[in-house]
Amino acid sequence: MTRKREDYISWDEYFMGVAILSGMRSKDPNTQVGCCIVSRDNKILSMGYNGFPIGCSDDEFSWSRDGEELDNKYLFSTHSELNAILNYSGTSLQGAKLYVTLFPCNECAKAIIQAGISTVVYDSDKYADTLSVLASKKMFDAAGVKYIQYKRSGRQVTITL
Ligand SMILES: Nc1ccn([C@H]2C[C@H](O)[C@@H](COP(=O)(O)O)O2)c(=O)n1
Ligand SMILES: [Zn+2]
Repeated sequence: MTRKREDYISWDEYFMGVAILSGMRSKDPNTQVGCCIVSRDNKILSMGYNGFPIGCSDDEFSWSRDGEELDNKYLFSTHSELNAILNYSGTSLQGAKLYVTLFPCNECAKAIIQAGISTVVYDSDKYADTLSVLASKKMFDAAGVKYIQYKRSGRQVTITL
């Protein structure tokens, strides 16, 4: 009997891998974030990455981190998590799991909670000390949203495109 292969990627590797790949679409020169939302039975429901809204050209709006507020990216960039929630065309994200490459900000945390997403699996937490992330954790704790840091397996995946 021919047995199944055993070195297939795990669900967590698969969904975080899809989130990482989605982030590669981002035009942000400093931080590329990707997100993948998954149903309770491991079906991919939606994906997103950080970028400007439709109609706001990546070549006309600035990707700067500094300068006047109307001349940098922060008031304009839509975060990967919000894009993934907005990209979802089905009826409900209740009980879904959200994989994201960077811990959600407070604005995305509100959207995650209101969408009924029950679990967040995140990779980097590089802004852990910011008020925004502290507020996200406070809201997730209050709302019962679980947040779990992705445990990197160290597996290298090569894709030739
Ligand atoms: N959870 C997050 C956090 C941030 N983003 C986006 C927003 C910006 O485009 C970029 C952060 O820029 P930085 O301040 O690191 O230069 O990442 C997101 O999509 N999701
Ligand atoms: Zn956000």
